[in-house]
Amino acid sequence: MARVDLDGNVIKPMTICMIGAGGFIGSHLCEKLMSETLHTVLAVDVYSDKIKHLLEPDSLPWAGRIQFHRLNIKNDSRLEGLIKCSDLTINLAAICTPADYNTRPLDTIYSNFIDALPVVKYCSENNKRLIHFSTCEVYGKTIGSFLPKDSPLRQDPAYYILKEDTSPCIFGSVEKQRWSYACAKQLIERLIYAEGAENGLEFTIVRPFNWIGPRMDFIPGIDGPSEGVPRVLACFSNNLLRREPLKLVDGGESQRTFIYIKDAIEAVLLMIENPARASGHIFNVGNPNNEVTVRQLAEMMTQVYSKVSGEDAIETPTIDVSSKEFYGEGYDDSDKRIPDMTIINKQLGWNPKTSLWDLLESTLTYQHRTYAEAIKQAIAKPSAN
Ligand SMILES: NC(=O)c1ccc[n+]([C@@H]2O[C@H](COP(=O)([O-])OP(=O)(O)OC[C@H]3O[C@@H](n4cnc5c(N)ncnc54)[C@H](O)[C@@H]3O)[C@@H](O)[C@H]2O)c1
Ligand SMILES: O=c1ccn([C@@H]2O[C@H](COP(=O)(O)OP(=O)(O)O[C@H]3OC[C@@H](O)[C@H](O)[C@H]3O)[C@@H](O)[C@H]2O)c(=O)[nH]1
Repeated sequence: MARVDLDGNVIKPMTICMIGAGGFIGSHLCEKLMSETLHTVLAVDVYSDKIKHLLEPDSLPWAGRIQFHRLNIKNDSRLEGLIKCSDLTINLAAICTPADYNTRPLDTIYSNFIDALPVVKYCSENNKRLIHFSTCEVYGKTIGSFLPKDSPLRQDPAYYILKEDTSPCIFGSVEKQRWSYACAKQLIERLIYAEGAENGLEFTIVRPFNWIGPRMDFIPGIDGPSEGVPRVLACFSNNLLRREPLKLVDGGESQRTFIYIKDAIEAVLLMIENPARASGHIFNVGNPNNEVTVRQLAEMMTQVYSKVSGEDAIETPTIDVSSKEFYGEGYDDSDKRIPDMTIINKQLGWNPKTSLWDLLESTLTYQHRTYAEAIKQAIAKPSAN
């Protein structure tokens, strides 16, 4: 049966130039597009490991609908040609791990702003639609975080719910280089919005709120550098796999809402296939029902990992560490991140489904299956690493 959009129109197969297709989100989006649609993907990245299973062998049912183009968008003249021969460009490419924001602020700003500029320009000049990946970090801190600790207003959603069209973007001082990423993402959002207003660029901006699941980042010393610091899901997975305490930065008091990658990808597919409803909008994509402190996340991951691995938790499952020790000078944090869902609900009728427990259960089952044996071997033969 032909696929139809939310308004009942038949969806025509399109060609999508997906930049950053080899990353965590890109790999899930490619998987979805290959298994459920007839769209073609020109997958652009410097790495292809996370989509290897979609590229080979030639007998795959979608062979011919996905092509990998190994290129760095910083300096490759082939980019414009790929955008020109596509109907839609999706830009996911970015440095997006907090450990980099204060330690490699120049790379972070270049990656999130300067390197995204030609993509916006080529889309605008060639009248091509753009879906650009921004971040929930553009909201920075909540208004409530500036109220006295005992103020009852802190319980009032007006002081913490993050809304695309009304919430301000509140960052720390310039010395707090943590905000280099958020600031670069905010400026590229403003540029895209301005291209829409002045030159008619057809755009959608996505603000992901902590999407997590299989293939996120890397496990240090196994499929990434031993000294690397990935995002929290991979940090805690690594600790659990190695039977080390999970490190709680500054007491683990910050709050996050986590969403299962597969729920979030459903929202992106709706944006891809419903341009009339998605264009000109900025969308929060998160799960407001899955809020925890980082400490609660650590406790839940410890319980879930025991269940899926069959191993008892270690005696001291968590330890406290200062942000200066963990991330270095210039780190700062978002206190709380709950997305308002009104706009995406109204435009695309989308809602997240998966509870935090369930998404951790499937993700940690994957982590255990994928890495437990390799970790055992690495621990047995430390010199080989
Ligand atoms: N995962 C989340 O929860 C989350 C949250 C907020 C925002 N985002 C945004 O979503 C996007 C994708 O995030 P992700 O989690 O998949 O990250 P990721 O690091 O797994 O993926 C990014 C991909 O972009 C590629 N890339 C980076 N620079 C490139 C360049 N110059 N040329 C070619 N390829 C390049 C990387 O190799 C990588 O494969 C990013 O823009 C990120 O800021 C993600
Ligand atoms: O081992 C760890 C790792 C992280 N943390 C804490 O866990 C929280 C979440 O950390 P993450 O690494 O997932 O990153 P953040 O949620 O702060 O930022 C992310 O948000 C959205 C995206 O744009 C990016 O992917 C990233 O900036 C932070 O408070 C961090 O300090 C720990 O307590 N221990």
